[in-house]
Amino acid sequence: MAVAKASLLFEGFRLSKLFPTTQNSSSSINLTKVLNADAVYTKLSPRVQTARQQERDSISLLNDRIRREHSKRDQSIPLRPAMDSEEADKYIHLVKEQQQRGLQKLKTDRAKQGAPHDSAQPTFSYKVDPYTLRSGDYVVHRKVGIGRFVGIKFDVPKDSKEPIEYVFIEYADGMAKLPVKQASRLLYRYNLPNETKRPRTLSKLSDTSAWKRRRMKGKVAVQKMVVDLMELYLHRLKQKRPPYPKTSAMAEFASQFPFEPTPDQKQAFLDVERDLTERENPMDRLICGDVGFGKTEVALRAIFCVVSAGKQAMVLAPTIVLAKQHFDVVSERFSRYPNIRVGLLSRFQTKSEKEEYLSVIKDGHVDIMVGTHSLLGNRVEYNNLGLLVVDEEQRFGVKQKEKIASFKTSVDVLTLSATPIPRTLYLALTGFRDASLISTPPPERVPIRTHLSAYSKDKVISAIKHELDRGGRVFYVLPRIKGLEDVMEFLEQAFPHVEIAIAHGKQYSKQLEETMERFARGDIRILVCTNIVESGLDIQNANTIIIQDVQHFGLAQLYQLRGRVGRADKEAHAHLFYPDKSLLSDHALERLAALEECCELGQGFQLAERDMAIRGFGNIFGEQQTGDVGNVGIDLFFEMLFESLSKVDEHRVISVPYHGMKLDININPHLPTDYINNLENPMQIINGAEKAAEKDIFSLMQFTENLRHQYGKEPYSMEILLKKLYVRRMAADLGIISIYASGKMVGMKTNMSKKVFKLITDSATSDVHQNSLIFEDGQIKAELLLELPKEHILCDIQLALSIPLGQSIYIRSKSHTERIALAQD
Ligand SMILES: Nc1ncnc2c1ncn2[C@@H]1O[C@H](COP(=O)(O)OP(=O)(O)OP(=O)(O)O)[C@@H](O)[C@H]1O
Repeated sequence: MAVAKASLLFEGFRLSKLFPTTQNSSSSINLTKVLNADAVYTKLSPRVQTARQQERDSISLLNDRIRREHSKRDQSIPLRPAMDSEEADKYIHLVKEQQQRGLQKLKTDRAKQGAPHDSAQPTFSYKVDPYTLRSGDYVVHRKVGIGRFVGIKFDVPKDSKEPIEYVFIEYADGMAKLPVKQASRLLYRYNLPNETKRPRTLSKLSDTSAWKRRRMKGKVAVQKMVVDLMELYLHRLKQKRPPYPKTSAMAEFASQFPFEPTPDQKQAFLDVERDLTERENPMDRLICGDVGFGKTEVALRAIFCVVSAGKQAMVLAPTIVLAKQHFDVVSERFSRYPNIRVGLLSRFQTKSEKEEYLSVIKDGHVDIMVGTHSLLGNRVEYNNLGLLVVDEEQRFGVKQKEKIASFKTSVDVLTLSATPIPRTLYLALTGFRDASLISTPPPERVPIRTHLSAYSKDKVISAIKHELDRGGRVFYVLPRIKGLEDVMEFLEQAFPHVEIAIAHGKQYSKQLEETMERFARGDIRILVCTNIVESGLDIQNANTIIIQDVQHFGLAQLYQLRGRVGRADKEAHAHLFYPDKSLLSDHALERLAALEECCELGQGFQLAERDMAIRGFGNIFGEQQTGDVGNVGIDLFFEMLFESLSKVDEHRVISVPYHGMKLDININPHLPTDYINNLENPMQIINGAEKAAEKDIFSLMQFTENLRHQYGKEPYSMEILLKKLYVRRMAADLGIISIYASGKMVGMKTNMSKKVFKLITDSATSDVHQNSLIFEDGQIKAELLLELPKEHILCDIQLALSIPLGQSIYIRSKSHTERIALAQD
């Protein structure tokens, strides 16, 4: 406990004299004593009073924190779950089960990949193979911190004559050498979500304290993230809707799919059908699959299930072009069902068309609405919305994502994504968000042939000619609008009899729509465009894509662009042109070469996985949390996250009922008469305080704030009285059964595990708390340097108990507060 701090705070006072203690050790408030007591606060010297007024008292500080944590939570989750402890048990069990399934799947996947399975080892590892490092790469050593990889060289160890291989890493104050074997157990790559960022400083070999602080910050961020994820998940489980009926019409709709579904598609159909027809909670499923692998049909079947039950469905696409394409696909697939009406809302519509749509959506005269973010506008009101399908959610803006998230609490949501966020991550996270992966291509799909070379007009002409000769169409992509005209001019000269057009996002919407339609129909054979065609566009007969100035695109973008072709059974070609080799860094060239080599179907997914894991991070966890990763780099962060996730169960704290918590610290402060006289209804106020504490910490905070608002800052004796309530409340939440002081020792008997205790102390910002609390025989103990007045002890206990605020989930019910805390080694 913070002996030094407490002693300073109360220096010069003999508090034990000012607060004569009684033998009554009950933790409840002795009302008679309280109300008849003498003024204590008036006995404080003026110097003390001034000092006290100047500093913010610990209750205010605590209240501020509680409010901060509360508002943080409330922004992301509009409704707080309220359940009793039995229900909470059930849900936690469900989370655990889900997660086990995810981890199990991860194990089988690794086994399939031929990874040796060692049950003692965690199934996920983001450690780096030192041989894959390049000189200059940043690495993280779990114990030492961030350094720069120099190379691997043979050297003779001190106690041997045989040379062995060492990894050499440069740190701020010297060079470290690690045997390769050891390095592969302890090293991670230092990556950041923002690829261009580099660590500001290298760690020091001689002083690891700065690294320890950074790692701790990362750990705390991980814990918070896990708690947030769990809270969201629990919240979703709390939402109820009756399952949809499973009908023969659904089977009939499925039978109209013209292809034989791939095994992964079949699994995804089944997953979604189960979500809709067997579960009572709205679905929140991600369909993650390589470009062109057939995610759309999964959405179409979900739409059919919901719409045939009389509800509406909304399909959101990130661009107008895509929205139009989805509209066409949906209209075509539902053409045998004249009762199912499909609408399209985007920038393309005129004002009056839009107004008409708004009214049919509201009246329920349209069943499936396809559109861009226009559908997220406040004026769009549904009659009976049941399903939201979101295509490429990561391409929507922050506000739109928030709106999408708000739908998740009330309707079923299916998200389609071709961004290969690492499968492993999703699998491990399946406890929190359901995901189906489509990693097998439709049969007869032929790999896209990728050619990377310096730009040459001849090469461009021959590539286009090859495609036109076989009756196909060509995408010609440039990084910027500027330059499209020049290319158009050159192509018009080279292919004078071929219809060529330009498409970009700044075009007048009708014009863009028309161009895209003509290209899809085949009237236009070459489309000179920007990356407006980047995602989702499915034009079967466009099988050559030319990308000029390839160095301006990210690997993820290139990967998406390349996926625009090769969507049928014809061999497709992607020509990637850079202006001049000398303009590219070695690294850039190497990455592009990897894209060229990696052309097997689905392989691109693996290749881009790492690259996009980094980008994808923001998509899953939000940009704000991306900042936390900077402390340790993304790989170590993921590993810490997985470790933490796999221990959700172990780190649960079972709170005890408020009245079951005994505070055996003998302080019964006497309230001054003039304060009591000033209160409108003292008995009611004291009872109110106790009731608020009994309910939860937030109510207690509100109570004290209201009290202060009405009567000003309470006298010190009342503050002590309130503090006792805070201490009991927080202790009960943390599963502390009793608190007692004996001589120079303070003890807290608790049901919490040692691991949770470690979580709490590890995340304490003050070293004093980290070092002075010990865990022994089911008790948290603090040895004081000297015997302190009880009030000091109470203050310190309050401080210690408030450490884990905000790191836990509260599942509130009338009589019980359940708390889940999560920690990791
Ligand atoms: N099992 C299958 N066999 C053959 N073709 C299929 C199969 N499933 C889908 N397709 C066809 O493959 C093409 C691509 O499918 P779809 O548009 O659903 O891909 P996607 O996963 O949504 O791709 P993107 O991420 O690019 O949007 C479509 O023309 C679709 O009809």
